[in-house]
Amino acid sequence: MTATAALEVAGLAKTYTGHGAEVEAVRDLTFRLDKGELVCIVGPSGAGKTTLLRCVAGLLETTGGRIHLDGTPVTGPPAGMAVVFQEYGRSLFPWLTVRRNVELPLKQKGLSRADRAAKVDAALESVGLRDSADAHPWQLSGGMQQRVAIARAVAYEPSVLLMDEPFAAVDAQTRADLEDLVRRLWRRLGVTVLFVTHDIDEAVYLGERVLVLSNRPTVVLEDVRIDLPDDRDQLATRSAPRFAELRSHVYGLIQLAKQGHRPDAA
Ligand SMILES: Nc1ncnc2c1ncn2[C@@H]1O[C@H](COP(=O)(O)OP(=O)(O)OP(=O)(O)O)[C@@H](O)[C@H]1O
Repeated sequence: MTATAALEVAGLAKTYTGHGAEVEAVRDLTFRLDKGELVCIVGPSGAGKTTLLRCVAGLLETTGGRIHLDGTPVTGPPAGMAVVFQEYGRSLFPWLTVRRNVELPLKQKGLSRADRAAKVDAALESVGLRDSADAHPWQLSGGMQQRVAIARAVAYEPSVLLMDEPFAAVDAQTRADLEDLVRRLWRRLGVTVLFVTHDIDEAVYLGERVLVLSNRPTVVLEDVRIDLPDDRDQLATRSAPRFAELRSHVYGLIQLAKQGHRPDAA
């Protein structure tokens, strides 16, 4: 008997209805994340990655299957989860300072003022934004704003952190820095991370596993173990022969997915 999964998704299905049309986005998704794992999800455009994440975050009603966070069924936004979205511009409150943005979920958690201040300071320090605590989000670059969103998630101390293409809107150099930041924070905090990206290189660089999704209606095409050394480095890791092999493998799977290939019996 294995320990309770941090996140368990079993037979998840989601069909959108409305305006007389039905879209079967997700047919049958089953996977689990053990405590402290960092797992990436890739799949063709429209495969249902965002749908999956929104169901897991309790933001979207499912039409079938079960989702458990630390053994508890997810029926609405769960207390132990934090989400970082691609659109940092819309997820931060422009009228609040960086410090207040990071603090907000801690207020909802009912922490004392002193506790909140300590956690906000530590989180801003961990993303290198201590000096920007009193700035407003619109005074910061896109990459800095996304670091605020990460600090807010980290300060909340979630058991599972969901990230939906969080770096898609920042430049390549900033993206590399943010990838390393996520790996560092993940290793230090031991948080379980589910990271959705359309970037194959990013998925292989970040993940301990990469779940490759089929095209719609979605199932898991393959669960790829990323057996790269734990210490990752933008130059050394990305130029390693094993990285190239894994990237080619995942790339090949995505091509198959686009052609409609599905695992047997799906
Ligand atoms: N509110 C909705 N109503 C109807 N269909 C929807 C809705 N939201 C998403 N869909 C459909 O569900 C499918 C999956 O969409 P989703 O956004 O989850 O895919 P994705 O893998 O995140 O795509 P991308 O990689 O392009 O961001 C698509 O066919 C999409 O058109």
